[in-house]
Formats: sequence, C-alpha cells, structure tokens
Amino acid sequence: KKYQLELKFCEMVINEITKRKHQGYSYPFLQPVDPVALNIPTYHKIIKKPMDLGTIGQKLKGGQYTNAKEFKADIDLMFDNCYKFNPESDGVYKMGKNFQAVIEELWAT
Ligand SMILES: Cc1ccc(Nc2c(-c3ccc(O)cc3)nc3c(C)cccn23)cc1
Repeated sequence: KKYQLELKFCEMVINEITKRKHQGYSYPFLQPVDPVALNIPTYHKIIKKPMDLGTIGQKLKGGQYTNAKEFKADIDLMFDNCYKFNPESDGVYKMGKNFQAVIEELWAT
C-alpha cells in the first residue's frame, strides 16, 4: 500500500524508456547481455551482477521491488556494468551515457 505510488512511477519510467523513440541508444540495454552472441566470453568474469531493462521490467511486474529506490538501484547497476565492461571509446559506452541522461531527466520529474 505504502509504496504503490512510487512503483506506479517506476512503471511509467520503464514504459517510456522502452519506447521506439529511444531505440537508437536503448537497444544494448533492453535484454540481458548475451556473451555468446556478442563474442565477449570474459563478460561474466568482469560483470558479477548482470542487469538489463527486460529483467527490471519482469521484476517490477513480479512485485520484486519494494520501492522506487530498489528499482533505481537496478537501473544504476545496469549502467555501471556497461561502464565497467565497455571502453570509454566504445559506442555502447556512449549510448549508456546518453540513455542514462534521459532516464535521470525522467527520474527528476
Ligand atoms: C567486442 C564487444 C565490445 C563491446 C560490446 N558491447 C556491447 C554491449 C554491452 C552492453 C552492456 C554491457 O554491460 C556490456 C556490453 N551490447 C552490445 C550490443 C547490443 C551490440 C554491440 C555491442 N554491444 C560487445 C562486443
């Protein structure tokens, strides 16, 4: 009951950021990183807690977040993973920065 409004806000955020208009920079984050498909066999050696928007959406729908703070922690984890793995010069790193700025803007509303 207490956090219902907060979690509704989280639902709005995820619905917005998974829209097609963000796909130019959101696509690396929409589903779990697939180290086989991406040919990055070291990924799970470097990233101990993978996170992506697909998983976040499922956790939200499944009532696995108590409040907005826990939801945002997974969003932040997703980007931290991206910056840890991808070189600063990599396009995906830059997409992460771009996408995170969009989300932070939304989060602040
Ligand atoms: C050789 C190489 C170098 C970098 C990447 N990064 C990368 C990632 C990625 C996203 C989040 C993350 O925490 C780690 C990786 N997602 C992609 C996609 C969807 C396409 C191309 C590259 N991508 C892939 C292969």
